Amino acid sequence: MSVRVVARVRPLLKSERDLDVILRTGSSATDKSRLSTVGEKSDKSDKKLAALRDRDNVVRIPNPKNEGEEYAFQFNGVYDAEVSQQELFDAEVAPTIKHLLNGFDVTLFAYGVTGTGKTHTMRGGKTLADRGVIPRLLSGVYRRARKIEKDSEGETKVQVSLSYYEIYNDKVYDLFEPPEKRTMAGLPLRDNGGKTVVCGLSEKPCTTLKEFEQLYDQANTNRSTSATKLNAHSSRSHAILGVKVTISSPEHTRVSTASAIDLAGSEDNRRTENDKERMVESASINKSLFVLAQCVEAINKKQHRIPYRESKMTRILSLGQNNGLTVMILNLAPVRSYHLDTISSLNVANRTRKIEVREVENDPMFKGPARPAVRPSLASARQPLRPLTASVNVNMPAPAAKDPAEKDDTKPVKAFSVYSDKPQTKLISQLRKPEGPKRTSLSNVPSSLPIKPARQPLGAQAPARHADFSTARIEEMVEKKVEEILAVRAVSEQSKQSQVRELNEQLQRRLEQLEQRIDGTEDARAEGLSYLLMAKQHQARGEDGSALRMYQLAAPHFPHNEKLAGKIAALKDRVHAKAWEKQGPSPPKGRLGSMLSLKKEPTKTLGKRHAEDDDDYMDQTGGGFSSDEEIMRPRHKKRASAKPRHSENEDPTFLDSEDPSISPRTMHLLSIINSRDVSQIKLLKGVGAKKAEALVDCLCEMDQTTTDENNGEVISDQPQFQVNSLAQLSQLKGVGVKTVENMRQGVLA
Ligand SMILES: Nc1ncnc2c1ncn2[C@@H]1O[C@H](COP(=O)(O)OP(=O)(O)OP(=O)(O)O)[C@@H](O)[C@H]1O
Repeated sequence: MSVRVVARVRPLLKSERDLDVILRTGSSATDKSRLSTVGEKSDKSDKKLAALRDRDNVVRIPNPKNEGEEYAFQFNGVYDAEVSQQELFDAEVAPTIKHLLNGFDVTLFAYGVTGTGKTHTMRGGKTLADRGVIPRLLSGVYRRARKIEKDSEGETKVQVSLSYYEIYNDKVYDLFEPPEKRTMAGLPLRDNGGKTVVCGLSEKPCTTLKEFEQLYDQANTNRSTSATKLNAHSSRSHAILGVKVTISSPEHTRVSTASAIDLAGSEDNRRTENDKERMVESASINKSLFVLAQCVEAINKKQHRIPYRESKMTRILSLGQNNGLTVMILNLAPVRSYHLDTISSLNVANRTRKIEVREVENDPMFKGPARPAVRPSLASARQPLRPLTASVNVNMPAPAAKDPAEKDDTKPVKAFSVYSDKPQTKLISQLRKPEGPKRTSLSNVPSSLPIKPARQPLGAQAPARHADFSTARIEEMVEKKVEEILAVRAVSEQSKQSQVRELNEQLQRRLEQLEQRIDGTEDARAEGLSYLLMAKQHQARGEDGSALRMYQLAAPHFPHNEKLAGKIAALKDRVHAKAWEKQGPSPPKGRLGSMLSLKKEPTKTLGKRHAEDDDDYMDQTGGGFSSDEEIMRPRHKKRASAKPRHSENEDPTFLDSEDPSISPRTMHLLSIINSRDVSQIKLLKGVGAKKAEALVDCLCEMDQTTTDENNGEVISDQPQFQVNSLAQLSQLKGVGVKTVENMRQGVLA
């Protein structure tokens, strides 16, 4: 048998106006004028008449593009605003209870746009009259159960247990558990013998209606509801109540389940003005409803693949796969503000009506010794669903017979026909609001318009194609794309960072190398320049020997410098020439040897050395800098001064290799000494009168010695002994190296 689809139109809310009503049910719409002809009739009889007319089970709605045209949708039942909860229940749900207790599963679900009365229909209000389908169902089950038990005189027992859960943001949560106990992932689903079951769902035995009411009310406080602009108590989840009925007789036990489902309503978020949280919920709701519509369409088109698994709701609902009876209650709002949403809902419901459900009762579990398992025959195996060509529900009461007179007057109602054959190509563009870039709500796009099938306009296919990209799907795709891009970026960012790090390290190394090179070059250059400077100073003072040494020290720092090489060569010549010039008669060996600890023939040896080996010049004179030269050496060359200094009484061999060139200062000092003028000598730095007299005495003694060696004969008027160098001076009696140094420093150049 097919899914039974009934439409229920809710009354106007306080905020809605009569003027805005666009939905008409049954023949009430066609003949307001006719109603006026029977205006004298009482209200009560009018209502009854209208109720009768509405039994034609047609819902009419104007074409949004052309108000003069109407779409008509026929269902298994149509209930207008006047129909009470009791009437609806009696007509549509009560008949299923008997099937339930006979072992058939029953599925009742309310479908519709937000704020159209689904929760009102399923749960209802608090008063007895307002009670919805669910409490009435339970009431009916208990009543029938008691009857069965009574009729069997207690042999047959009927047990009722409940499960109640919601699908919120595509996650399943047990409504019998408080929200604090929920896990983020929700409860998993599992396939069990062709049925989808929720793992870990609690099942509460419930023996009385009172007990049910307590459990149900408590569980409903756990349900996700929230106020939206379209509904002050909007359900943000699909709620599924499972009523498991177990009938145990002495022979067998039979279990069947009634599922009462209050679906969340589809929402056009341009109207809801939902915040972020509501939007997420809304996207999830719209997605699942879209998948449901796709399932319905796929079943209608006999497609091989039905996308049940794309949403938990469709997986659980398993529309078309479930056995037993299925009743869909399509809730509708009668006003214009729901126009497009209503058309969309009508389309889905229309297609659902064509879905065939196998009316198969659940197998009983036999008691006693085990019986051979009955293999399901091919016939009883699941068969592909096929759409119905005529929607006649054989199990449901037939529509009330119409007045034959009226029947003749009115055209036979074509299911889903439209009384217009104008081209529909512009309809889609009309359906889109001028805002343009805003997303089109699924509910706004009729998956298939109920226009004449033979004249399906080209444009009519467009919404179906667009519908493939649901809001949720698009969001999912965008999210996926963004994640991919971010991942690629992160990888490239990482490699970029490591490249930069590597580059930095390379640069750092290169910089260090350069710095080292520059430092080295600078140091070397600075050293070379300081030698050159000193050389020039020495040269300016006429100290050619010192100048030569400085130039020679500077030479390695300025390789291939011809000018420097020329200077060195010229200076060498000059120094050699001076040395030969100065090489005069050596002091008498015997005398000097006794009085001074001088080396033998120092001057001559020195002169020979210069003459013999110019190349060794620096090495041989390396330790022989005069004190002031030593002071002028660059600091980093102080190593040379690290040589042990000789005390005044030690043999000052360092003066042996004294520079052959004598500076003017030294010459001046020596001339003062050789003058033997005590008054001048005592003025020398660090000498004083006593020392000066002692020094002159020493020199006179030397003169005397020379005279003695010449047999008392004075050779000339000049003193015979001349001090020729600082070394000689330092070795005179009472004079040491320090004294010589002080004297020299005190002499102005
Ligand atoms: N048949 C009816 N008689 C009286 N009031 C009704 C009827 N149907 C709906 N209403 C009222 O309409 C409003 C919206 O109904 P309800 O909350 O049941 O809508 P809904 O479809 O469940 O919405 P949502 O999908 O957002 O949960 C409520 O105030 C409800 O009382």
